[in-house]
Amino acid sequence: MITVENLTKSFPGKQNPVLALRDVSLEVGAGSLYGVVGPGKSGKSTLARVVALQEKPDRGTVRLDGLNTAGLDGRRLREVRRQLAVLDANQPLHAERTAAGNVAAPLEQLGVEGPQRRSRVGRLLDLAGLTQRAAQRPSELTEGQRRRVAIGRALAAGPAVLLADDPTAGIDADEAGAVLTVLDRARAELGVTILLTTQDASVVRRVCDDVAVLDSGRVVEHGSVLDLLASPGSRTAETLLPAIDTPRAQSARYDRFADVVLVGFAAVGALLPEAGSRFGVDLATIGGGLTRVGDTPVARFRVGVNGKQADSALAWIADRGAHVTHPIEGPKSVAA
Ligand SMILES: Nc1ncnc2c1ncn2[C@@H]1O[C@H](COP(=O)(O)OP(=O)(O)OP(=O)(O)O)[C@@H](O)[C@H]1O
Repeated sequence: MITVENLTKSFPGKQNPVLALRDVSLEVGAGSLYGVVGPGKSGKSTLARVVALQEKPDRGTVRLDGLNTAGLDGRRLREVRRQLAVLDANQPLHAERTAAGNVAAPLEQLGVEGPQRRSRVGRLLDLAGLTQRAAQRPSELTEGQRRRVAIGRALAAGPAVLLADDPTAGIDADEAGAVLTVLDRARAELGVTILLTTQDASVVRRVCDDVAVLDSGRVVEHGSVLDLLASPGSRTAETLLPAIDTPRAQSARYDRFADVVLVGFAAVGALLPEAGSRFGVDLATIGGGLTRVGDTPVARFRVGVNGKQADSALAWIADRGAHVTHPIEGPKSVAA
């Protein structure tokens, strides 16, 4: 578990200091994939560097499994740093070595020999989806494949934590998807805790369990992605849920309309039709849509409901764990 408490970090600026992090606190559960999302210059890389113990904060603490890292130095600091792998775009692959050789390099440095090394490299190339590319050099690989080699290399020494700073920047959607799959597998199959920074909300939707939204160095929102999706008005929900774009005239045909957020297979598949038949109401989706957060289907629909029991049907849907928001009376019922 990584616990970040009240981190503040500034850099000298031309006139005034630049406050890159302002009182940032967050908790990254062991084995989770935690996303830090925010616009350019919001402090994401600075946060990753401070958590990686590459940079000291002005104030605040970073705890790793409860250990306060502030007072560490010398051998102890090196030991703890070894648990923290950094996926760093500035650390190029060895151009003259193969994909397998690049993944093996940290193991060679640690003196891991023969069959043990081969087996570990094979396992990591498999995890990275690069078994077929083991003998190719970086120049023969795509940028996305090179990033996957770099993930294999970062994981070679068996770190507990991987800090992935903007791992999908500048690559196309398919290649980004493959990089995220490798990170997801590293978490699931190796139990690595991953802190990932990104500007791209779709990265959060695909792989993150938890998220912190950074803006100008401050955490403006944090929590589990699924909880935030269900919390009306959250930035995460607004960014990740399908947009609702329903013309007013269409809503006006209904006694009631409401926005309903549904999380999970059972809810998305069954709740609305069941409410319709149970209460004898005509219930239609008139906007919104379906998306996925990790493996979980998530929907935001605008529903229109006609029938005497429209309110009861919406209340029943809410009682079943759906999040029903802004139930505004339709013009038809106001006139009635
Ligand atoms: N070493 C440094 N020296 C001076 N200023 C810095 C340094 N590192 C970061 N900053 C400043 O701190 C602020 C936060 O930068 P940071 O790189 O952490 O943001 P970011 O969210 O990672 O941005 P991006 O998504 O564009 O990479 C910016 O104003 C940046 O210019």
